[in-house]
This record gives sequence, structure tokens and C-alpha cells, in this order.
Amino acid sequence: MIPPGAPILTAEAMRAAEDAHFRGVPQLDVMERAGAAIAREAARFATGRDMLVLAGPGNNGGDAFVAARLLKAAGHDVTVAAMGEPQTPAARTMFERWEGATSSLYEARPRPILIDGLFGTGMSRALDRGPRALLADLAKGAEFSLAIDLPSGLETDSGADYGAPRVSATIALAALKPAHLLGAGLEKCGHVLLADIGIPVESAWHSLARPRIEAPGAFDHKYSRGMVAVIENAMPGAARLAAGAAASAGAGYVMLIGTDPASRVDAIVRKSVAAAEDLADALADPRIGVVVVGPGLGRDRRAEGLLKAVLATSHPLVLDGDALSLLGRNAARWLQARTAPSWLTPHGGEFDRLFGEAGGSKIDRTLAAAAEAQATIVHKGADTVIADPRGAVRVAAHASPWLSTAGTGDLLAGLLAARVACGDDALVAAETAVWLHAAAARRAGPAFVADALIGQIPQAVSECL
Ligand SMILES: NC(=O)C1=CN([C@@H]2O[C@H](COP(=O)(O)OP(=O)(O)OC[C@H]3O[C@@H](n4cnc5c(N)ncnc54)[C@H](O)[C@@H]3O)[C@@H](O)[C@H]2O)[C@H](O)CC1
Ligand SMILES: [K+]
Repeated sequence: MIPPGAPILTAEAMRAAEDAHFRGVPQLDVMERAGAAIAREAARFATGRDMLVLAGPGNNGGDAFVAARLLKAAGHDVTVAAMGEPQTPAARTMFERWEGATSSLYEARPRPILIDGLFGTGMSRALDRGPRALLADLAKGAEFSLAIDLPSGLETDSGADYGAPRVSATIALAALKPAHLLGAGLEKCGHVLLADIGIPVESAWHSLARPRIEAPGAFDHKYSRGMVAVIENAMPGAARLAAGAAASAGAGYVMLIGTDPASRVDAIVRKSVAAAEDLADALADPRIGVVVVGPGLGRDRRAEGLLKAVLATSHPLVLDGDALSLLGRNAARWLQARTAPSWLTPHGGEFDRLFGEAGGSKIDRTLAAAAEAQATIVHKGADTVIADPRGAVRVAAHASPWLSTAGTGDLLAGLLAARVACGDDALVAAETAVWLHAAAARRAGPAFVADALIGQIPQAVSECL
């Protein structure tokens, strides 16, 4: 569970927000607030069980000493184990305010409640083998483990694992950090809680929140509600899934354009196109609000011809699957030449083929790609990152792992097209599509076939009205 709609800050951005705040508020007061928030959460789960608090050398350790003092004062049985001497003035003061004994990390024995305050946003290198193994043992030996800000050993900005334990819950201080939503962090953080410790934070990056969807007005009709065209080719089933999702997510009119005589879906209009050259005519209808190209397109000459005909139109585009593979490293060049907006929905492998493998965290890479292609990018995965060319980011974590099955990507492309055709802003369309996709999967339960998600989409929409 991740707090929805919460700001996400990198380690550097968090430090800048803290520094600005400390000009008006004493740092020790802020650390007292952080420690109090941690103590409050730990006490909620303690039910009289003994606690072990781990304190590292930096301010994460400072928070830990505050929490230990408050929990002990509240009557809990608390022992503290520290790793090295406190290295910051604030951590030293909090160490001195802790009046109990402090043992070394190497002497610590597991206790039912573990509070991990070894390292937070200041972790600068992988944990050494010794502390890594000790921490893992202490976390495994605990019945409930709570990480202060981050499980110690997670790289704040990427979520890469440098030896972090898996904890029951993590209390993010002031803001989420990328590691709460990305990469290994998804599995290591457990339930993520957010504590307001008085530091004002602003960010263009947020965790995904439930969107609002406008119901049609009394005078809306099928065209005013938005028209989606889906290009069908080598694997018509994929295009059909995209079309079905679009029709179920609020589009007024969905058209499948291709050659497959077997693809009959009663409410979806079919338009036959024999040769790729005929596609331009089929797409000439100015009422078309968006074209989906890529699901089941194939990668042969005909597929290439169809894609080129689509790119030559002035319609907004949702590009997925084979369209992304065909564009490859030339995607940005093709898209920059267009005036209508585009959305790209690559999974990790497609993203690497489009934009290369280098460039920092998943958020950094998606942002750079959005700027390069001047498109909204939905970089799919267990941690889906949406980025737009203006620098906005939304991260959706913890979607059902059952979504890792054939056809779900096609559905997402269709959902996105529906929201674009309905007139959502570019970023909102992507957020809404990703949210509906996850909600439909949640409703479908385990081991679903992608087709079954279509029937869940209207219920997912109803959660947003
Ligand atoms: N700034 C504040 O007053 C507040 C900060 N809060 C908490 O502080 C941490 C961030 O604190 P910081 O001192 O910057 O860093 P850390 O405590 O995470 O650790 C730095 C410390 O650890 C050493 N170190 C780094 N990596 C390793 C490693 N792999 N092995 C061994 N040692 C390592 C490094 O040299 C430093 O000595 C933040 O997460 C909050 O928990 C509060 O929010 C309150 C206000
Ligand atoms: K920690």
C-alpha cells in the first residue's frame, strides 16, 4: 500500500526542502517530530512486545534515538543498538537525550518489534556484508519491523537494493522518496506510511491517485463522447482487446480498421482496408479523436506501411507494442515532426529499445524520454512511471502481479485512447488509464484472462464518478 497522491522527492530535493525549513524552525524540533511520528506508529503495532531500535551514525539514527526515548517514556521495553558514533550534531544531541544503554549492532539480538534507523536518505554506498547480514537476521527474527524513512540499504532515488532488509512497514518522513515505489523498494518497504513532520514539500512528482471521471452530459452523443480508431493487422485479437477496452472506458464510438473478417464485436464498427495505402482514406474522418496503433500490428512491410500512414495523419496517437518496436531509436524524430500529441506505452524492454538503457532511475529515464519524444510516456511494469514533457511524473506501484499476462498491454492502450478521446488532459488521460487498468485487475482477482478485464472496466469507471 502506497499513500495515493503524495509528493515524491529525491534525496537532494528532500535535503533542499529541509535546509529551507531549518532557516525558520530548529532542526532538533523537526527531528523530535519525526521521532514522535515513528514512536506513534511503532506503539500502535507493539501490543506490549519488546522493542529493538537500531540507530545509524547520521540523522536517521537521530530519529531512532528520539523514537527510543519516547517509547521508553511511554512504558515500552526498549533496547538500542547503534552502528558507530553519531556523526551529525543533531544525532549527537538525540543520542545524549537518550538515557538508556546503547549496545553495538554486533551485540544486538532479535526482539519482536524492530525499528530500523540505520540509514535513510544519506545512504551513499552498499552496506558491508557484516551489517547487511546482521540487519537481515534482526528483521527476520522480528514479528513486526518498521523502517525509519527507508529500509536501510535501499538507494533513495532508484530503489536499487544495496542490502536492505524486507520490513513490515516503512514510515516515509515528509514525502515519499522514489525508492518507496521503484525497483526493489516495492518488495522491501512493506506498507508505506507517510508522516507530516512540518516540512513543506512541493513536487511535480506524485504517487498515483484515484482519478475523477466526468459522466456524459444529457446532450452528449456518441461522437461528442469521443471516437477511437484502432488499427488491426497481424494479430487481430490484440487490436480487438484494445478496442473493447476503449469502448468500456467511456469512448462513444470505437472503430476497428483492418482486414480480419472474423473480428466481429457487435458495438464496435469495422472498416475494411485492403492495402496499407488505403488507410489514409479510412483515417480521413475528422471526428476521429485518437488512433491506437501497435497492438498486434506485426513488424513486416505491411505493418510498416500502416504505421507510416498513421503517423502521416494529424490525429493524436497512442503507440504501443509493435509500433514502438518499428519506430525503435527513431521514435523521437518521427514524433517531433508531428503537431498532434502522442502517448507511448512501452514496457521495460520496449523502452530500452526506444531510448537506450542508460540514464539513472526509472523516473529519470522516463522523464528524459518524454522530453526527447515530446510525448507522454507510460513506462509500464510493477512500478509504472508516467512522465510528460513538462516534467510531471506519476508513479503507480503495486498493481496486481496477475497483470503479467498476454493482452493486458493492449487493454491499457485502449483505455488510454478512450480517455484521450473523451478529452482528458494528456497527463490525466495516462493517469486515468493506468488507474482503471489496475482497478479492473483488482476486481478480476487471480489468474484472469486479459479478455475478462474488459467486463470489469465499467465497474472500475464507476469508482471514479
Ligand atoms: N536533516 C534533518 O534534520 C532531518 C533528517 N531526518 C532523517 O535524516 C535522514 C537523513 O540523514 P543523513 O544524516 O543525511 O543520512 P543517514 O542517516 O541516512 O546516513 C548518513 C550516515 O551514514 C553513513 N553511511 C552512508 N552509507 C553507508 C554505508 N553503506 N555503510 C556505512 N555507513 C554509511 C554516512 O557516512 C553518514 O555518516 C533521513 O532519512 C531522515 O530519517 C528526519 O527526517 C528529521 C529531520
Ligand atoms: K532506515
